[in-house]
Amino acid sequence: MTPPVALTIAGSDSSGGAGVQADLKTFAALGVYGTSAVTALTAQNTQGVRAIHPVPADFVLAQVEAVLDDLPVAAVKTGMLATVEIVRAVANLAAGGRLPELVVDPVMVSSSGDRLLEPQAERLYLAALLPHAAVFTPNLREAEVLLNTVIRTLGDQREAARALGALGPATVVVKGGHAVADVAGEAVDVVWDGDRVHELRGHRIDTRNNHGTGCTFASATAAALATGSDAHQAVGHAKDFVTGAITGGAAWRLGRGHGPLDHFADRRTRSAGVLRLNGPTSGQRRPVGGDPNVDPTQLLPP
Ligand SMILES: Nc1ncnc2c1ncn2[C@@H]1O[C@H](COP(=O)(O)OP(=O)(O)OP(=O)(O)O)[C@@H](O)[C@H]1O
Ligand SMILES: Cc1ncc(CO)c(N)n1
Repeated sequence: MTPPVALTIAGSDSSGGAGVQADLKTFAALGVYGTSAVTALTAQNTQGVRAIHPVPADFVLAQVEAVLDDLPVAAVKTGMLATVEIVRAVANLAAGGRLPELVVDPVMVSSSGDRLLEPQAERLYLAALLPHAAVFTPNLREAEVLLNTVIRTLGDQREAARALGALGPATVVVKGGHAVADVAGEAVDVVWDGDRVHELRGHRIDTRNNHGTGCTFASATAAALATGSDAHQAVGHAKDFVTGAITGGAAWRLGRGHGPLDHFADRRTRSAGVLRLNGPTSGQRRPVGGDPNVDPTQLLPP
């Protein structure tokens, strides 16, 4: 069956754990065909961001339009938008109704503490992009910056979700990966659904491998919207998906800093079961360089 299509408008992470790479893995894991418009190249690894090379806004636009003009995009996720010009270009597309089921993840600072958005773009985010979001997914720090406030307790987190909701998005999730003081042991995300506030609760996994949690949550939300879930169901699915991916990645040893998640944790558990069922393979590995008994020139057409 032809899968639904989602589009990510985000930055490339050379280490593969966040940004476009995390988004495309998430889409694939959730059975959605992923397309992408790259906003910036980043030279980064699990320890930090070394350099950023933004893409000119008109070329970001060219990528988005090439995708939208040809493929039936059912949901869009934005991540790192890097510059004022790119935020403005994406906001104009959204205002023109070109970005369906829009999930806006206001990527400002990486988990290693590096800035990923020009500070001058923050006001524009609030004024121009936020009102078009079906789901807006700031983390605690981003919510603090956007509201010019301090979030210390779950009550503050709930208040922040409500305050951001008043600025126009249909649904807000203030993510609690970087926990507030009074919810130790849990990772609690606060959802404002246009009317009421509720919580997505999950146990806190004790791991340093949290590179790309935010991108994964937002793209899983977009994938669920693309498959027809409503926003309430979509953020619940996304929370389950990210918890599974963090749990799977917690056992990995990749890089010296904040390692990545396992976006295919679920599938790996199932295929490990299949491998166990089939037993060890009896076939021998073919030697590198091909079969020494075959003369490759004999395979060429005369
Ligand atoms: N250690 C953890 N255990 C369980 N869930 C977590 C953990 N860390 C983050 N999460 C979950 O991951 C999702 C992303 O939240 P988080 O606050 O980490 O986003 P973020 O800060 O935007 O991510 P990033 O660090 O990639 O920018 C949320 O659903 C959050 O609850
Ligand atoms: C490209 C990119 N987007 C988002 C994040 C946030 O984790 C990151 N580190 N890198």
